[in-house]
Parts: sequence; C-alpha cells; structure tokens
Amino acid sequence: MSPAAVDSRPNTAHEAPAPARHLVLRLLGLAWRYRKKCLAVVFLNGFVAILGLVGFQLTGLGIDVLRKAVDPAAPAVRWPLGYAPPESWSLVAELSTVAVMMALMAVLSLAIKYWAAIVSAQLSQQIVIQLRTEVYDKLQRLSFRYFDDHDSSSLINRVAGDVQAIRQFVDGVVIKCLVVVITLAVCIVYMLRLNVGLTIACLATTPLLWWGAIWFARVSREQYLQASKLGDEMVRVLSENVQGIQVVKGFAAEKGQIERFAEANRQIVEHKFGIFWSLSLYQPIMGILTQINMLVLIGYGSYLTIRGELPLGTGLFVFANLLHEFANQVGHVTNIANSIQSSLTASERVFEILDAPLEVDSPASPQQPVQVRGEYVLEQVSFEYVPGKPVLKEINLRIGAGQMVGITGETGAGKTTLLALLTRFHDPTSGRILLDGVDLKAWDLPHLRRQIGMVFQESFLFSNTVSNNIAFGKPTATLDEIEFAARQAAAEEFISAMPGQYQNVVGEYGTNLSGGQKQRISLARALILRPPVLILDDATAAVDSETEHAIQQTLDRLRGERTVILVSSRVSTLRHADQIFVLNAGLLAETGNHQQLMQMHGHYFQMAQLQAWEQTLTEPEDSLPEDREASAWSNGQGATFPQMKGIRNV
Ligand SMILES: Nc1ncnc2c1ncn2[C@@H]1O[C@H](COP(=O)(O)OP(=O)(O)OP(=O)(O)O)[C@@H](O)[C@H]1O
Repeated sequence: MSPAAVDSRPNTAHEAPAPARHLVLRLLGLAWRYRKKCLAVVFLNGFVAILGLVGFQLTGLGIDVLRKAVDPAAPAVRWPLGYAPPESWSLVAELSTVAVMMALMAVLSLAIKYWAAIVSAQLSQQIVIQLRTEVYDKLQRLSFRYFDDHDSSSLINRVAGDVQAIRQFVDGVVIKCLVVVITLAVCIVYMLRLNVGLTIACLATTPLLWWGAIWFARVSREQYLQASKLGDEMVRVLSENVQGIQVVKGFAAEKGQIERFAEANRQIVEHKFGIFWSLSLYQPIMGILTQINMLVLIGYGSYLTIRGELPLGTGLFVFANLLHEFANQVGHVTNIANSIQSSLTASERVFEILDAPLEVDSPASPQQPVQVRGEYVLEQVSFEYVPGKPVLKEINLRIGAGQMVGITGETGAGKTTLLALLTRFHDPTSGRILLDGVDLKAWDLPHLRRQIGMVFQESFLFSNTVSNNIAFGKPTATLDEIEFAARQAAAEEFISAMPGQYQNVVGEYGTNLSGGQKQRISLARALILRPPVLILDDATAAVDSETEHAIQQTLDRLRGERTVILVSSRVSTLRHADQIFVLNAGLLAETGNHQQLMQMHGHYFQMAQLQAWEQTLTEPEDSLPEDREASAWSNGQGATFPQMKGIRNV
C-alpha cells in the first residue's frame, strides 16, 4: 500500500464512546506531566482574579469616600487592612490615594496577565509538539494491518486536529477549572464576609447552574464524536480528490466531486448546527439564572444598604461586582463543559492510536546476525487478512543465499502478500519464516529491514531532490554512490537529461516523473543500500524492454552476491531466475527454473505460451521464427505477461 494512499474503507473504530471517567483520568495524567507549568499558569491567573476583586474593593472605597463627603451622616468609610488616612486629608487627597492604588493594581494585573499568557502559550506548544510526536512515532511503528483498518484521512485528522483538542483539556479544562474554582472560592469568601444572608440568597440558584452544565456535557459528547467522524469524511473526500485528480478529470467527474465535497461539508455544518443549538439553548438558560441572582441582590441588598447594614461602595457595589464575577466564572463552566466534550472525543481517537498493539515488533531479546547470507526458508506458512479467509496456504519453500528467484501467478494469487511476509510487514497466521536459520520474529525488526532492499509495486517518491530520494535509506551516501546506484538502475540517462539533474526536485509523490522513471529511482534507492536481500515487486512493469534488459543485467551481476526475489509477470524477466515459484489461489502450485516449468506444461507453461503468441502478434510477418516460443524468450523482449486468469480462458 502506498503510504499516501487513501483507504476508503469505513473506519470501524469508536462505535461506542469509551468510558468518560477512564478518559478523564488519563487526560489528568497527561496534565500531571506538565504540572509545573500548569501550576504556574493557575497561580498567575488566580492572582489576576484576586487583583480584579481588590480592584472592585478599591472602587467601592472611592464610592464610600465620596458618599461620606456628600452625606456626613453616612456610615464611616471602611479602609482596607485597618488603614485610615489622617483626619487632615482633603477629599481630593483621599480620592487620589484610592486612584493611585487602583492604577498600581491595574499595572500589576496587566504585567501578570502578560506573563500568564506567555507561560500558557509555552505550555500549549509543548503539549502539542510532544503529543504529536508521540502519535507520529507510534504510527511509524504500527503494522500495515492497522493502516488497512483505518482511514488515512482519519489518522491525519488525529495527528493534526485532535491533538490540539487534547491540549485544550490541559489549558481549557484543567487550568481553567482551577482558576474558576479559585476565583469562585475567593468570590464566595468575600461575599460571605460582606453579608452571609445576602450571599446565601443570591447563590440559591447555583445548583441549577451545575445541573445545567452536566446536562450539556452529556448531550454534547455524542454530538462531538459524530462531528469528528464527519470531519474525517470531509478530509477523505478532499484527499481522494487531490490524489485521484487524473481520474476525476479523465472522466470529467469534477461536477460530481464538487457535489460530493459540498455534501460532506453540508453534513458537517448541519451537525455542528445541532451542537450550536444545544449550546445556544444552554447559555441563555444559564444567563437567566444569573440574572435572577442579580434581582435578589438589588432587592435584598438595597434593603440592607438602606438599613445601614451594608455600605454602599465597599458593600453593595462590591457585592454586585462579585456576583457578576461569580456569574462570569459559572459562564466559563459552559466553555469548560464544551472543551471537555471535544477533548474527550479527541482523546479517545488519539489514545486509540497510542494504545494500538504493535502486532509486528522486535522481541524482548532480539537477534542481530552480523553476516547475513540471505537464505529464506518458509515452513507451512499460511496468512489471512480476514480471519477464516486464507490468502496464502501452507507454503513451503526455500530460497538459497545469493539466488535470483522469481514469483509469479495470477492477479490476487498472493505474490505481494508473500513479499510482505518476507519483510515482516505482516506475520504469518501460522507456520514460520526463517532468514539465515533465524525465525523472522526473533530478529531485531529494524536490523531485519536494513538487510532488505525493497522496490514496491507502487513507486512512492518523496517531494525532494532525486539524489535525496535515492539516498533515502542511506542519507550519508556520497554523490558517487548515488550516481552508481542510478547507473545500476538504468536511471542515469534520464536523470542527466533533467534540468537540475540529481538536484532536480521530484514533485509530490513523484508526479513530474513517468511511471518507469519512478520505478528506476525506486530501484536505485534499494540498490544503494547494497542489501543482502533485494526484493522487487513488479519493479520493471512500467519500463520499456530495453531498460528492462539493462536492469536485468544489473540483477544478473548481483547473482551470487545477494539474494534477489522478484515478482514479475514477464517471462523475459522470470526466465533468468534460478527458481520460479508459481502461486495459484494462495497455493504454491509449481516450482522450478524456466526450463523445468515449461516441461511441466502447467500454469507457467500456459502463461508462457500465451505471451509467446502475443509476441508474435506484435512482430512483422517475415520475422516470425519457426519456434515462436523460443523466439519470444530468446530475444529477452517478452511482452507484458497476461494474467493467468485470462490465459486459462484462451
Ligand atoms: N490489506 C488487505 N486486506 C484484506 N485483503 C487483502 C489485503 N491486501 C490484499 N488482500 C487480498 O489478498 C489477496 C492477495 O493479494 P496480493 O496483493 O498479495 O495479490 P497479488 O498476487 O500480489 O496480486 P497482483 O498481481 O494483482 O498485485 C487478494 O485477494 C487481495 O484482495
């Protein structure tokens, strides 16, 4: 599978949301990792909140000073901390003192807010980078089966978007919760100090506010989960369209694709609207409850002030502001509940990656053989992608060290799957595979993969220079090595003809190269490693026969030095192999070299015959040799092998 390929299979993960408590505990564990910075942000924000409350107190003080000046019968002014200015001070001096204190408070608050914002931003970035790296690292190690089961768009969304939503749990939930709790506690203590009865009366509706927040959290969780899935779907449509743009244009299907994308977008908007609807209902209800508190204050608070039990400025005014701040903080609970839901949804998706078992991994005490000869032995190897549906059945074979072997068979016979087992992209469902006498499962996995140079069926190139693509597995390679590998892969000529030659930048996925050119660069990328085992999956399917001949010569030279395993449908390629394995419906149907297989008059013989016949169709009448078959194989220019399924029908 190409790494960038988009799997259109539906994502089966997350049918039911994971238990919220479990996720919350895990997210709290994540926040704990960053506890120092979290505490710093909480402390600074808490300090800002307290300074705000002190600001109210000072404004109230100013009002009381003014009221006393206007009405000497008003209650005495309560200066903070038992401080009282000298009797000789004028009204202007007293008010100026209050104003200076307020200004100092404002400057201090501003400085701390700035500091809090910086620490908070650092914290966010640290979490995102670390989490993203962890998820990406895990993705690198997950087996192919995991990628088969998950939409690539969903995986991309998780790394790019969901990680941000998890970060939100730390700064938008944990930190905010602590700040809210601190501020609410300070507000309540302040209010109780001012008047216990008024505090109880004004906060009577608070349990309803909490109940509302919990209701909202329950309702919105499922909605957020669904919204994430729709987001994945939209990215999938977009990604498929970009990658399959040739097909889209070739079939003049732009209109349909635009409609598909619009439909995916429409579904997201409709769904988000549902979330906004819940939110829009929740927020005004919460607003009404807080307004009820204000009404209680105006009624009962004014009564207390008129009776002289509550000062106007440092009492009623401060209380009103505290109540307002209280409502503000409770209002944050909505945002927190909102953030909790999106974080839970996102965390479920991200933790699913982090928790996914590494189906293929190195054992606890891996072996790292030094001198690798490249001898493969397969013992009773079977493999199933889907349980109960074997793709390979009890394969027994031996590939000698330094041999060149061919694997062929009809489409879907299991050739690529067999190669995937040899490289341990998958483990056999039963049976075992030995390389140099050591079970592949006992090998250190990276060490094993370093012994194998692979040329995949789909030549995937990175958007980088030609030389960096060739040196992908060996970044330290010198230009001489790169050029030598390119020459071996018959790629030198076309690379030299490019404007920047080896420094020419290959387009995304190698879009500015032909299929054959990509295959040759992929081959050079494998050859530069000089691996003991070279595996080529239909690696010459897109090159012309002259280039194939050149590549064949390279492979012939490697014979004896390295084990070369090639999947091919061309007799012209296979006939040079020391051994050819013919797969048929997952079974090893025939084994032998070209001559032996031809004498068997089995599947291989039929394929060869049809290819020879096709060859004659493309040759001029007078050049037809008497022995058509011999001609087709001796000139080394076999036509593309038709698939066995077709041959059986001949
Ligand atoms: N990831 C997968 N999940 C489930 N089934 C798969 C997967 N990959 C391949 N198969 C199935 O396994 C069988 C063997 O596939 P494989 O790609 O090995 O065949 P192949 O011989 O290489 O075919 P081709 O010549 O067309 O490349 C096919 O029936 C295919 O549908």
